[in-house]
Amino acid sequence: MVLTIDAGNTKTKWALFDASGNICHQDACLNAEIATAKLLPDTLNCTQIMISNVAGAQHAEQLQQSITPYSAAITWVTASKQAAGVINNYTTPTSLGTDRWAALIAAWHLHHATCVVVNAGTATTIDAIIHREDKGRSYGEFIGGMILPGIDLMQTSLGTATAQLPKTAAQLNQQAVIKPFANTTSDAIFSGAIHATLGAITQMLQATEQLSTMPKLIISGGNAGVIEQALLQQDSAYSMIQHSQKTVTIADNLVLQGLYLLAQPVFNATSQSTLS
Ligand SMILES: Nc1ncnc2c1ncn2[C@@H]1O[C@H](COP(=O)(O)OP(=O)(O)O)[C@@H](O)[C@H]1O
Ligand SMILES: CC(C)(COP(=O)(O)O)[C@@H](O)C(=O)NCCC(=O)O
Repeated sequence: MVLTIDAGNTKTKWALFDASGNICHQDACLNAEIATAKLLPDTLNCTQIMISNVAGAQHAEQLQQSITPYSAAITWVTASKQAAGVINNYTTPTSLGTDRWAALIAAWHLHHATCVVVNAGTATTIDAIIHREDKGRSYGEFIGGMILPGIDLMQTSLGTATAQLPKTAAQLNQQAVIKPFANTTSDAIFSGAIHATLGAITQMLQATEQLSTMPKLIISGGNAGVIEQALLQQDSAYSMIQHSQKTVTIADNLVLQGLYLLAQPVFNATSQSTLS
């Protein structure tokens, strides 16, 4: 049983995978609540724990406390030059966020194709993997990506830096019409945040297509549903994606799935030397 933990800057998410790779328990809490969170019910246990933490050293200490009940092998994941069939082209591979790295690995194993991976949380990251082949073996090459403030953060940062704009983000409503010509302050702020995000995704899809083929689009994170709704309403981005024949994949737990893959002995053993 592998317990995977994805500690982002707002929330910590975790899932327990059984021997067949199915999730048998999952939960989440705000980072501020981790000290009182119980990761697993008493009936469940784990032999291995894989952790991605991008929330800093203090949160790592709290996570360490949370996992003390379990006598399991613990891995604090770091990004590397290559793992699980993906090459990492970051100039300093270990400086890539561990959540981005795990998500890229999971995305590659979803499609084994060129793809754009969006992780929409506190920040929004938009990363590209190109499908490559070498001597009959295919692998994914992470060629780079973008980091934007997340949809909430874009809105709240306006409130912080201005006198007249509201301090809190608009209530995100997945059914809300995304209006380019908004005529209230809160709609205009939300519209700005969502269009900035969609614009960056569209730009990444176009740039990736120019290098390879039309990428698959995979969206994960707390704001994945909001982005999906907005894409459905925005002609330019969505028509591009429709041309790719496969529509958008909303992938729950992409980071947790990537952490599970990284726990597999076949990938552990070969990650530093060969592609698998
Ligand atoms: N109930 C909620 N609590 C906290 N954040 C939420 C909630 N619903 C949506 N969100 C959005 O999801 C984001 C958190 O998503 P998540 O992918 O877990 O982020 P992170 O990995 O950065 O912690 C928040 O920044 C916020 O924009
Ligand atoms: C970009 C991030 C802040 C995203 O964090 P999140 O929104 O998932 O909480 C995180 O992946 C991070 O701190 N990355 C390190 C720098 C980098 O990836 O280049």
